Amino acid sequence: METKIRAAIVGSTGYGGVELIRLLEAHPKVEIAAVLSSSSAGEPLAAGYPHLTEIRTDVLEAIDPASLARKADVVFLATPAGVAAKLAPEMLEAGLDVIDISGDFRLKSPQIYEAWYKKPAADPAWLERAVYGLAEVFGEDVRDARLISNPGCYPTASLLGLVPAVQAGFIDPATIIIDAKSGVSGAGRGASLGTHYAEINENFKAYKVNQHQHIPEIEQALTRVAGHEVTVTFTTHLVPMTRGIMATMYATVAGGRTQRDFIDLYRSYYENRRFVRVRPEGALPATKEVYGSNYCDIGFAVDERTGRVTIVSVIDNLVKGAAGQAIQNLNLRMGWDEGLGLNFVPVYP
Ligand SMILES: NC(=O)C1=CN([C@@H]2O[C@H](COP(=O)(O)OP(=O)(O)OC[C@H]3O[C@@H](n4cnc5c(N)ncnc54)[C@H](OP(=O)(O)O)[C@@H]3O)[C@@H](O)[C@H]2O)C=CC1
Ligand SMILES: CC(=O)N[C@@H](CCC(=O)OP(=O)(O)O)C(=O)O
Repeated sequence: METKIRAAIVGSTGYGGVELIRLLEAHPKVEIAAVLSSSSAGEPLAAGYPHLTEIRTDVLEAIDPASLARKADVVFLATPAGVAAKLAPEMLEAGLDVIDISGDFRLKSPQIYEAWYKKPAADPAWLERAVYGLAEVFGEDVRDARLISNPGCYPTASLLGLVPAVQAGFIDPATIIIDAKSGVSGAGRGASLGTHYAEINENFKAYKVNQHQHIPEIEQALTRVAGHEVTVTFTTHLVPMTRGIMATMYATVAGGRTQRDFIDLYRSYYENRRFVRVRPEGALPATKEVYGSNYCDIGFAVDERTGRVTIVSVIDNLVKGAAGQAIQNLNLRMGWDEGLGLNFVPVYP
């Protein structure tokens, strides 16, 4: 019988962690070896998540890298910013491979991390070694990487929608505006004034304008693809829904490209990449069409009158924006089919 990879999850009491458990539970080549908690060791996982009753009987364990390395091969860190910066090096030195879904290893410059996250950056030597796992764009880098930094939810939607056009010179990168909206699960399970029901229901608000920590992440990737420095205007909004991100992006079209040209370019760029679906002419995707799935759906509208293109990109923030892409990265890292354990139809309606 084929042995399975043994995975552990830190932050398993949070939304990203519990989504990893949902997806890994169905993965044919991975077993969940340990679920860890900094606050609730000794408690059954299902006590906090009754939907896992009789599916997962795990008891939460304290975080101890040395003992974890004896029972797991890879650890997913689904922890708030600042935690993985300290924990990942300890896990790596204990012999575990690490996939971090927080922002701690995404930015190559410690100064830029500290300016946007307002926390001490990780050890520059590990920042250097970390591989940015935007699977459809930089997936080749992930193969055999020991430290994979999973992209942020907004950057995943935004970059998958922008990279082919920037790389091919179809848009002027200096004109990019990203208008993004997220469901409330993007803010995690912890209660806060800004995300409780009465604040969110029947409400729609912009937040962190020009200050969002995903701005340097998006700019870093676009700069790499463009070969020169790119800056973007990026505004995030909270919408009264549980899951889903929509990034609506605007830019000036170069060289008179038409909607058909954009569709052909993106279909060719994402050929054989099953998780990016490019919509036909005249069709724009909605968040419900990717709900609960690892898809990123992209559509275009070119306005010949203004010379601008509108690109709409949607994902489920907890799947393609976090746990699903993290597992896709594990699949790529292991040389497996990238869709293992992820080939399911979106939940609809
Ligand atoms: N929600 C989303 O859509 C996305 C989230 N992310 C990122 O993933 C990470 C997790 O997010 P999310 O699951 O939403 O957040 P949650 O707040 O829902 O969960 C975070 C978990 O981290 C654990 N934790 C908190 N402090 C510590 C600590 N000092 N040491 C170890 N563990 C700690 C907590 O579990 P316990 O108390 O049991 O240890 C908590 O349940 C964040 O960095 C987030 O930015 C990335 C993409 C999308
Ligand atoms: C709705 C909502 O609040 N979303 C979060 C996304 C957090 C996240 O995924 O950010 P890092 O992984 O980079 O920390 C936010 O806008 O900050």
